[in-house]
Amino acid sequence: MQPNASDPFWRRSTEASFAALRCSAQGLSSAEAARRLAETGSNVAVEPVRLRLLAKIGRRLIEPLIAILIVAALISGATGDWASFVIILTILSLSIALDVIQEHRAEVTAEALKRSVAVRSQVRRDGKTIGLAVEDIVPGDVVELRAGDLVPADGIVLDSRAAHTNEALLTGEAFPVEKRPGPCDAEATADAFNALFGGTALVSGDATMLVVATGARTRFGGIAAALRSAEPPTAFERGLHALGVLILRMTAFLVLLVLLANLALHRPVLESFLFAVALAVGLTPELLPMIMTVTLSRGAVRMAARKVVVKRLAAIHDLGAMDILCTDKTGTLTEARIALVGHPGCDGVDSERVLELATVNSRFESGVRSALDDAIIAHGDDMPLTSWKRIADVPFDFERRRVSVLAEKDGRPLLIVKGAPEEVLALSTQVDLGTGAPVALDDAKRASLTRLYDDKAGQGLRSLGIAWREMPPERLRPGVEDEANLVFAGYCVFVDPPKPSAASAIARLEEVGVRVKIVSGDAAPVLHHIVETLGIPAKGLLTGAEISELTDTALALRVEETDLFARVAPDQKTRIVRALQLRGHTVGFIGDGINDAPAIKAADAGLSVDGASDVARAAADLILLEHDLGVVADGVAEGRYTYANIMKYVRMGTSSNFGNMLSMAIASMFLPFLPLTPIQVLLNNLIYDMSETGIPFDNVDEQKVARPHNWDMNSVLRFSLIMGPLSSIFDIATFIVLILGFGAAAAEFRTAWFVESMATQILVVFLIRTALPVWKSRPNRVLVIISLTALAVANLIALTPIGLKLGFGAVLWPILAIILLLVVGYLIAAEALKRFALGAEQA
Ligand SMILES: Nc1ncnc2c1ncn2[C@@H]1O[C@H](COP(=O)(O)OP(=O)(O)OP(=O)(O)O)[C@@H](O)[C@H]1O
Ligand SMILES: [Mg+2]
Repeated sequence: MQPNASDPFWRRSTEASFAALRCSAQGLSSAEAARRLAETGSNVAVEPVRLRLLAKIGRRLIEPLIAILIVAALISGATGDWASFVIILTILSLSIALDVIQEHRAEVTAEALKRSVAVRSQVRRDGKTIGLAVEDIVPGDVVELRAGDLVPADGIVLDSRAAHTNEALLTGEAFPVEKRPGPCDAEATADAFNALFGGTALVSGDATMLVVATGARTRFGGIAAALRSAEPPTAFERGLHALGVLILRMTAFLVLLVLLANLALHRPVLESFLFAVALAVGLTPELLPMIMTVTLSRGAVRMAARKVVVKRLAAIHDLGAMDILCTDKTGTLTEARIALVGHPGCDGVDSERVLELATVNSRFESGVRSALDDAIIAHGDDMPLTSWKRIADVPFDFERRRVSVLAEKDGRPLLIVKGAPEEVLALSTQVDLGTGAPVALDDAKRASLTRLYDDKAGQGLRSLGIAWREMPPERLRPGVEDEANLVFAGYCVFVDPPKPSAASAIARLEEVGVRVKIVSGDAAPVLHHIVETLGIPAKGLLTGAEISELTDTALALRVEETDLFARVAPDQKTRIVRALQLRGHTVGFIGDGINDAPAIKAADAGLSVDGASDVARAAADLILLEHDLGVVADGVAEGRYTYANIMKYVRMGTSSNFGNMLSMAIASMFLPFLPLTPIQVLLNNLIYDMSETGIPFDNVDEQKVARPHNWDMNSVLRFSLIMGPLSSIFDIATFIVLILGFGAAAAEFRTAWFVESMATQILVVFLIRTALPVWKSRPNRVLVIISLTALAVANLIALTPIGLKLGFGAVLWPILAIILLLVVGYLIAAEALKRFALGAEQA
């Protein structure tokens, strides 16, 4: 039923489209919609890349190292060593299952959270308009769109009022294009004024659309999906990747060395090979993605409990790393309970005429109706407007900051302009003193009108200027150029009380190293008043007009010491974010309007709120379920908590684990036999991995959440280069004691070595998890239980008859006593050295 993606569906008449889709303007019945959904599939451009569990396991099985091990196990089996065959496969399945299932569960959780804030559309079903998840939209659906909504699929316009979409994402056309019903015989998509394309955004007006194509069959489905996934990796992701590559190189080097050495020493080829591969499995950072996902999704669950829903997992880290938060004003710093408290004419006395003009403007405008309009309409509720007839309008936009409505009363067409007061005043040349006959606006009157509005702003009241002009009756389609030579009528004055909780939230943020900057489309005096009322320590001011004079470099020099940005246009919000990033800051941006979306997208941590426009929510990485800066502060703490736990893994992996594998490589070159059998190496690795699964649950020291963190590769390297060899020293000491002191034979040596290696690897987590002296920081119970259980399992396998099948043997008591001393010695040395190894990072 669906056209293919190159079908110029907009060239058909509306009737033909209805006929082809077997539907009407009343929409579909839910039964029919369900049938179509089953037939066409859900309305997503690309199926999410989340693989099914089995596919994931399959993918792991064909990873080179695992595949080699499986082949090698098969060879062991073929040569009659069935025990090795079974054991290797069991250990491999256990570790793959541990890895894949944990990751899968984490992803499912994160996905469910994300879905809870997904975009919904207003769709006509069974004759009613209902909110519907975008995925469930089918061809033939009739969708109602308002300014700020995302277009959910491809379709044609059935009806529209000043609807403009932004197709920049898809066509590169930066300016909003008007959309109205056809017919249209355009060839190119860019000229199809009656077509709406999925993935674009309605930036003004409203429209009703008939859905023609959904999902991957939409015109830009492919492009949009590609763009969505092309999120550049964060500094942290890049850092982890670089670390992975480094470990991979070291592994390759170590493994080759071991293999060559063993072959040169004429050890059994298959066993040497298996040993080398097992070492490589133990060392490769392939577990890191799983650990990241598990820790981050656990972070996401914790954040959801504190009313922050994470859409992009990596943003958790960005939120914790954020050192500057840019915020809008309405709703974040104010209550967003806007009320009209006055409508003074030019003499300062409330005038019915001003209220009437404002009400006509607000009622008849077709664009984004803001909270200011709602306040005007609510106030002028009982005002009869029956004598007014709407002709047309010039919709609101955030660059002009005004809206004009052309309406007629008693046969006299008037263009009524409402907007930012200083700008409407600047466009006025006359003034309406209520006498009906406008008089010239001289400097003295201009000054007194400015004073009137400044006065209100000084009391924290917002104003809009109202002005009008007569229009020639033949001019039915007014434009921006008509907004000149106006007659100034007066002001509408609004109150939007400051939110007292914002002050304490900002103080909390500043305390943990996040500087708050206010970026608003509103006027400077209003911002100043709010800042003073709330007692927010804000310095410096830049206005949109000043910013437009600055180059990006010059702006970057100014943003640092400026905390207030007034009268900024949407693209300037983005420029401010970029300028701060240029200065090396990790920037967060919180906003709820269409005008905030580009800046939210540009920010490292883009934040929006649950009730915000689709466009803002779609651009955001994190959605606050409550419009409150306190929630952001909670989120920051969670972000840092999560990061701190990921870093524990990273340090464990790069230091103790690396050190142990290094010692095994060294030992294998000097011993007459392999220090551990390949199976024992795999087992060692499996138990170690299991011991670490408690880390996401661990407590984090207060000092770790007190400052923004910063990924620093050098500090990670420094840590591993000190702590890794330290663990090797104790391993080698064990080695010497066993060989020279006791002349241990293979089985005894391996058992003792296994026990020592497991104990050092597992227990050191209690030291590495904190920069404080170990007794000053309490680990979480879950971590303690999991780690100690893993250690007990390791000892149980190695030291009881269970281990006989795995090549373990009896160990003399004195050897165990010495190992205990060595482990204790290692832990004391590690504790003593760790602060030095952490370097600047502990500060
Ligand atoms: N409905 C409207 N009619 C006329 N002018 C408006 C309307 N809405 C907003 N304006 C003007 O545009 C300016 C910018 O809009 P707005 O204050 O919503 O921007 P913003 O950046 O979203 O601000 P905030 O930081 O408060 O969210 C307003 O200060 C006002 O002067
Ligand atoms: Mg806003």
